[in-house]
Amino acid sequence: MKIYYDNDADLKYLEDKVVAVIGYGSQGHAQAQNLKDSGVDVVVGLRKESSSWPLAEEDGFEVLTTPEAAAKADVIQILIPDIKQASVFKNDIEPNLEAGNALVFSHGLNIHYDQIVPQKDVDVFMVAPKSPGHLVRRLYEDGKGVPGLLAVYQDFTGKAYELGLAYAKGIGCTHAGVIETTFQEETETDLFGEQAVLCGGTTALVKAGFETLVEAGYQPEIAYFEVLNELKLIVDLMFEGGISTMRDSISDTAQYGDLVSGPRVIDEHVKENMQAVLEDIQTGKFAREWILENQANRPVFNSLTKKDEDSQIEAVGRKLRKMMSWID
Ligand SMILES: NC(=O)C1=CN([C@@H]2O[C@H](COP(=O)(O)OP(=O)(O)OC[C@H]3O[C@@H](n4cnc5c(N)ncnc54)[C@H](OP(=O)(O)O)[C@@H]3O)[C@@H](O)[C@H]2O)C=CC1
Ligand SMILES: CC[C@](O)(C(C)=O)C(=O)O
Ligand SMILES: [Mg+2]
Ligand SMILES: [Mg+2]
Repeated sequence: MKIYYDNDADLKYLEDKVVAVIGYGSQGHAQAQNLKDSGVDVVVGLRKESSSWPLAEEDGFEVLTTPEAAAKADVIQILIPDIKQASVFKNDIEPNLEAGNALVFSHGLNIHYDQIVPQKDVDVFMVAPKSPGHLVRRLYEDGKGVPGLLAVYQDFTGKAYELGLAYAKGIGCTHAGVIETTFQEETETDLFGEQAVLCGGTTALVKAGFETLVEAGYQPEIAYFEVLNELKLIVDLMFEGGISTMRDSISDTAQYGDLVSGPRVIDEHVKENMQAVLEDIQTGKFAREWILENQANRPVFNSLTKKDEDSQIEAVGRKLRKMMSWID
């Protein structure tokens, strides 16, 4: 496995090219601004009524409608919500693609599950930052960068890898390291990571810990600090030096509790459940459910989101965070 760094990538492959970043949300604002600061000619594509339009203009971009941006650009990066990409591609981008253009993604869902089937005479690649968009921007501004993945699905021009690495350099990813992957591997591991561990697994673990303490009669504020607030500090240590470094920093009492009680909470059933989640991703069952959920106007998404927004842990957190002046 090779990791690509700044020296492996050359921004010259983006010289004389216009990049259209479609969407100006979490990834869109970050990637567009990083590319611009790297000297790349960027336009932003949005719908006319978009609330992001004035923001992108304030940030100094030429903003065009999506069809206009796609027509003007040589490289078109689609950074709108996954579920909207197929129809925007069909209606606004595909009619404006020219042979030799490049189509770029930051997540492989639409290509991998055949929701977008691009014409054969364009390059198709993915540069996927392994980070939320706002940190893609913040770490670039700090002179760092977030790690990323590069996958090439179609190499019509014979230069898709070079162009992909140049794009990754432009958004700061080669500063931290870029690993080559496939659309299948990125899609399945990204969906699994966010569902089982990073987002779904973590929020379920935190909520279960909070409820266990509160139901046992402990103060909700103490429960919040114990299972949610301090989680960041523990994760920061794991991020910096792995599990061992984190364990070096905690008391030996905590280490012993970690070793003996962790596997009691996350037992073998959890791994079986994770395997079931992964199977639904691999078979396309999750993707089909998510597509149908959107066609039905998101009844499950909306009701589960509201339930959590109204939960006690969120109310306690809102109150406590107001007292934490250091949180921006
Ligand atoms: N969020 C993240 O950190 C990560 C995201 N990704 C991937 O990046 C891609 C973008 O995700 P993310 O940044 O979260 O997306 P966002 O939800 O933040 O995208 C919102 C932007 O898309 C625009 N938009 C929505 N619908 C349309 C439309 N029909 N036509 C044109 N623009 C539209 C919105 O403008 P409007 O005001 O019109 O709604 C807004 O500017 C996805 O593929 C995602 O999987 C990958 C890694 C991390
Ligand atoms: C962890 C969620 C993510 O996969 C990400 C920020 O990388 C996403 O889709 O937003
Ligand atoms: Mg991800
Ligand atoms: Mg994701």
